[in-house]
Amino acid sequence: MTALLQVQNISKSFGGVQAVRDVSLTLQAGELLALIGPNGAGKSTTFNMVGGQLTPDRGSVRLHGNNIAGLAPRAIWRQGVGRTFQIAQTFASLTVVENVQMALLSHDRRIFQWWPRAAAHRRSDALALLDQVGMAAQADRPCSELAYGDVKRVELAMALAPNPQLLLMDEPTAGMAPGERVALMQLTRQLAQQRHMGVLFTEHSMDVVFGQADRVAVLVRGQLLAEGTPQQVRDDARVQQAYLGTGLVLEKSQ
Ligand SMILES: Nc1ncnc2c1ncn2[C@@H]1O[C@H](COP(=O)(O)OP(=O)(O)OP(=O)(O)O)[C@@H](O)[C@H]1O
Repeated sequence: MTALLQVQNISKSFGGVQAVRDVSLTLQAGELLALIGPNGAGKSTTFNMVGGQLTPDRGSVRLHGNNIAGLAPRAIWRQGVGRTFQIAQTFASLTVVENVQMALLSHDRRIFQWWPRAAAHRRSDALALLDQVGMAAQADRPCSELAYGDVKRVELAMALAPNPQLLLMDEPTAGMAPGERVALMQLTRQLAQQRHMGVLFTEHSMDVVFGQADRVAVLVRGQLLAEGTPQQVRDDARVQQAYLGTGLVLEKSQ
């Protein structure tokens, strides 16, 4: 079976700094893969080579077997790779459902239509997406009134609007309280399974990584140090060594 995402031997240097060296990853549909590592390990660089923000110097990034390395982000998005919107990208003055409608309109390339005419567009589809993230009851509230954890759910609904096969989430739970961040990633996991969608995410919160990811890839100084189930990675002496002194504790928190 062809993997949903197959990253093979990608490398990237910035001037004299080798940010990523020969990294390979595989992600199957329905799976959550966490990309972790100490600061400066190369997580964002790897992530951005998958999303198209950066072009690898070497190596390939295959989506269902097709190499997407070096394509523009929009072209990659069109091939079914979604990305969570950051908080600044929700329109605070619009309501919750209008934000999701904007995401649907953007996918339909109708964003430049006159908004009032477009406003009725796909409201029921937007409500269905909000229902999937538990936000349908708050559909008509302005986003500016929402609690932070609820904004993150709206961002997730927006990212699901184009029906992605692969969802990229860059530090999705940054700034959230511990209970909220586990709940957000539990929801993401359910959605990944229901939709048969793969999720690649970078994450600093170890409770989220070890509690929610199906597999974990550990980068250290630009190289893949270990890859496996949370249990395999937690028990790996090299991983424990790499995290020594960083303040992160690789213990199960549940
Ligand atoms: N645009 C750039 N120009 C020069 N150096 C860069 C650039 N982007 C990243 N680097 C360097 O590449 C290395 C990897 O950085 P990267 O941001 O990918 O790490 P990271 O694991 O995401 O770190 P963090 O957890 O701190 O966000 C670092 O040494 C960083 O300084």
